[in-house]
Amino acid sequence: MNVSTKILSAFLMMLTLEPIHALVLFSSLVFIKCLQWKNSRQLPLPPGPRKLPILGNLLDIPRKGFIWLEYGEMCRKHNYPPEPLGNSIIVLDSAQAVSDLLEKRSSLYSSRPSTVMFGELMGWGITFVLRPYDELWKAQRRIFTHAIPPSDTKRFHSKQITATHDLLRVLAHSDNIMKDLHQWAAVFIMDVAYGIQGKEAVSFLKTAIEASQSIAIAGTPGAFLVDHIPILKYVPEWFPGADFKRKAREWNLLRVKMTEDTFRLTKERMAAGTATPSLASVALEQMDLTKDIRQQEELIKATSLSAYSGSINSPYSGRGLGAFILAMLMNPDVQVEAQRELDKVLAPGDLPTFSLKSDLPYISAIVREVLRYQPVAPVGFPHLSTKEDVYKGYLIPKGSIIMPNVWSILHNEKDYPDPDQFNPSRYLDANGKIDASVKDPTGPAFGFGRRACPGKDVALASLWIGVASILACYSIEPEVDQYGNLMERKGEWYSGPSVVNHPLPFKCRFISRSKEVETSLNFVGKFL
Ligand code: HEM
Repeated sequence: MNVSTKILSAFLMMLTLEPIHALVLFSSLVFIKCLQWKNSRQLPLPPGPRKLPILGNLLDIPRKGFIWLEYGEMCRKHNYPPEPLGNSIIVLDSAQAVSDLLEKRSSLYSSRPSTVMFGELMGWGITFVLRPYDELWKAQRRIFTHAIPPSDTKRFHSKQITATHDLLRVLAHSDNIMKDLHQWAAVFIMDVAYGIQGKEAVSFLKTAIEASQSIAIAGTPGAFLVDHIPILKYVPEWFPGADFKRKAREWNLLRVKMTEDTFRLTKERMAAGTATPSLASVALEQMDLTKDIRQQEELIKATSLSAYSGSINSPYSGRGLGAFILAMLMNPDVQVEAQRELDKVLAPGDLPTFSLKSDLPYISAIVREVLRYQPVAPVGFPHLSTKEDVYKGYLIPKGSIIMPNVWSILHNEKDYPDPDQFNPSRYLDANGKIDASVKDPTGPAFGFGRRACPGKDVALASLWIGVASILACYSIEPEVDQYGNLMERKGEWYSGPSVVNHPLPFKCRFISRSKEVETSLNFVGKFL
C-alpha cells in the first residue's frame, strides 16, 4: 500500500467515528506520514558519481572492458562501507551488503529491472529469469523446483555421466575447445530441459547458440539506449539510428523458434510414449487436469525456456569447463595433484562416478576455485528494489537496480588470501578434507536470496563430474609449434562489454592418460 492508499483507507475508517475524533485522528495520520516522508527524503542517497540532468548516471555506466572491475574501482573511489554506487544503479561490493539486502531483506529486493530491448522487444520477458517478482514468476519457479527438486540431485546423474563421456570423445579431437564445449553443453541442457538428445538436439543448436549470443549482447546493462529512454521503442525500424529495432525483431524470431520447436517435439515424444524425463515432460505430467490446460502449458513452455536460456548463457554453457581447462593449462602443478588423487581411487580404465565424491576432495576444491577465480556471472544478475528502503543511513529509492559485484566478493583478500592465484588448496584443511571454515564461493557464484539459481545442483554436479573425468582421462598440455616445440601456456579473457565472463579461444592438447579408458570409451586419443 502506498501513502495515498493508506490515507484513503484510514479516511474511510474514520467515517464511522465522531467528527471531532475523526478530524484529530486524520490530521495526526497525515502529520506522521508527512514527517516520515520528509525524513526519508532528507536521507542522503548512496555516494556515487554526480548525476546529470535528464541523463542521470547514464554516461557513468561502464560500457567496455571488464565491467566488474570498473564497478569495483568506482566503489573504492567513492569509499564508503556499504559500497553502493549511484542511486539508479546501486552496486553492492561486499558480501555483507549483499547478505543484508538481497538475502535478509529479500522481500524488497527480489524483482528484476524491466529491460525494453531484451524483455519487451525481444520477448524474453515471458521467462522467469527476467520476470518481476510477481505471480507468474512464482508459478514458473514452482514448476521448475517441482520438476527439478534440489533434494533429488540424482535425477540427472545418468544423463550427466553419458554427456561427460561424449565430451571426452569430443575433446580427443577438438581444434576449437570453447566452440566445442559450448555446443556440447547446449546439447546436454536441451536434454535436461526437453529430453531432446543426440543428432536431434544438434539440429536445434544453430538457433540456440545464435539466441544465446543475442542474450549476452542485449543483457549487458547500457548496451542499448532504448533501455534508458524507453520511448525510443516507438521509433520505426527505418528511422536513422534505429538499427536496434531490426536487431530486436530478428532476435525475437530466434526466441520464438527456440521456444516452439523444442516444446512441440517434447509433446510429440510424450504422445508417442518415447519421451525421456526432462523438465518439460515431468512438468507436463504433473499438470492439474482439472485446471486450464492451455494456461498451464504456456507456463511450462516459458519455464523450460527459462531453464534452457538461464543455463545456456551461464557457465554451464561450457564456459565453466572452458575456465577449468584453461586453469589446468596454466597451473600444471594443480593438474598433477588432482591426478594423484584420482589415481589413488580409480582402477586402470575406470572413470569417476558420483559415488566417489567424498574420496575426491581436491576435485571438489578445483570446482570451487574455478567458480571463484573467474566467476561466469561476475556482476550476478541485476535485482530490483520494489520499496523505498534505508540502509546504513542511506536512502535506497524504490526502483533501484541492485548489482551484486560477485567478482569483488570472491576476490577479497580477507576471505581468499592472494585472490588472483588459482589455488584449490585454500579450501582444504590439514587432513586434505574440505575446510568448512573457508567461505564456499558457490554461494555468491549462483546468486542471492529468492532469485538464487534454481539450477545450481544440476550445474555443480555436471561441473564436478566433468572436471573429475577430464583429469582422469587426459593431461592438458600446451600446443606444439610446427617444429615440435612446446608453445607458451597462455589464455585471455573476453573483455566485454558483457555480463558473462569467459575465456577467449585458446589452444591446448588433450593427451590421453590411459589406453584402457580409450578402449572403454571407444575413441583413439593422442599419446605423448
Ligand atoms: C555453473 C552454472 C551456473 C551458474 C554459475 C549460474 C548462475 C546463476 C546466477 C548468478 C543467477 C542469478 C541469480 C540472482 O538473480 O541472484 C542464475 C539464475 C538462474 N539460473 Fe543459473 N547458473 C548456472 C546454471 C544453471 C542451470 C544448469 C540452469 C537450468 C537447469 C539454470 C537456470 C537458472 C534460472 C532459471 C535462473 C533464474 C532464476 C530467477 O530469476 O528466479 N542455471 N543462475
